[in-house]
Amino acid sequence: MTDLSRLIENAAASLTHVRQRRPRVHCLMNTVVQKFVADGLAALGANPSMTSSPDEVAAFARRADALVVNLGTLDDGRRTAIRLATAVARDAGKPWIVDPVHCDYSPSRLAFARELIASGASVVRGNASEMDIIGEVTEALKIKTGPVDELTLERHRIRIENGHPLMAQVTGTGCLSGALIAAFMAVEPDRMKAATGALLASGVAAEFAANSSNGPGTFEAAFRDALAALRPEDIIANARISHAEG
Ligand SMILES: Nc1ncnc2c1ncn2[C@@H]1O[C@H](COP(=O)(O)OP(=O)(O)OP(=O)(O)O)[C@@H](O)[C@H]1O
Ligand SMILES: Cc1ncsc1CCO
Ligand SMILES: [Mg+2]
Repeated sequence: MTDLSRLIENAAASLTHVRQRRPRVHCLMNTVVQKFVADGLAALGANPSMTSSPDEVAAFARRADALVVNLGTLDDGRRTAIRLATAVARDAGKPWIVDPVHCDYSPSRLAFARELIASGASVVRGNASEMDIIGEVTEALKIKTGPVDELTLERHRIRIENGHPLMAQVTGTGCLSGALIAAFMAVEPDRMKAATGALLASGVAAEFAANSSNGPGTFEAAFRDALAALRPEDIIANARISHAEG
């Protein structure tokens, strides 16, 4: 078996593990896509929580198996909540991911995103504009999504071609991909394998959904249905992935 087919087999097995273990994913999510992200996690088989109240967020983070920190609608309360939750994740060794939404629009958000990444994030994921301005990342797994998803950690690079252009017409598919990566990290300790599994699951589900959609509206519902119906063997049969070293 090649390394790539092992990676794909591992992605399929991780999907089964998410369904069996129903990991708790705490989401410090922007206010635009909270429901889309919670529904997407639930459809896949994970267990979302969403509070960003500074007096409760540490308790929620302590009970979570993984954390997703999304900067889309950052304000003072959310900055405080993010600092509290990420401190819990660091102390407890829980996996966590940063989505630096719109860090290319605002110097203070870019500085905050960089501070979080340097403070021990497992993964940073964003679109091309966001990841290009974030630049070099030393410790975290760096993921640039788009028509092709590019994952980079030290000398390892993985490219995932699954997905569909309709994803770019539904606000929050990137935010959801960050939450799905958190769910997979809760069951797979190798973050490169976990993120590969999450992006394959999302990309293959999107391809299935596009086949039964008439546009972004019906695609959104069909995507949720496809995440719920996705089988491990669907990932194995449809994965389009390559890797490189050096
Ligand atoms: N043209 C495309 N073809 C295939 N897949 C795509 C395409 N555009 C985006 N995707 C997929 O859609 C998801 C979102 O990626 P994108 O880079 O658009 O995120 P984003 O800009 O952060 O989205 P949002 O902020 O709306 O959540 C990823 O899983 C990516 O693989
Ligand atoms: C459009 C938008 N604005 C702030 S967050 C968000 C959704 C995901 O990027
Ligand atoms: Mg985004």
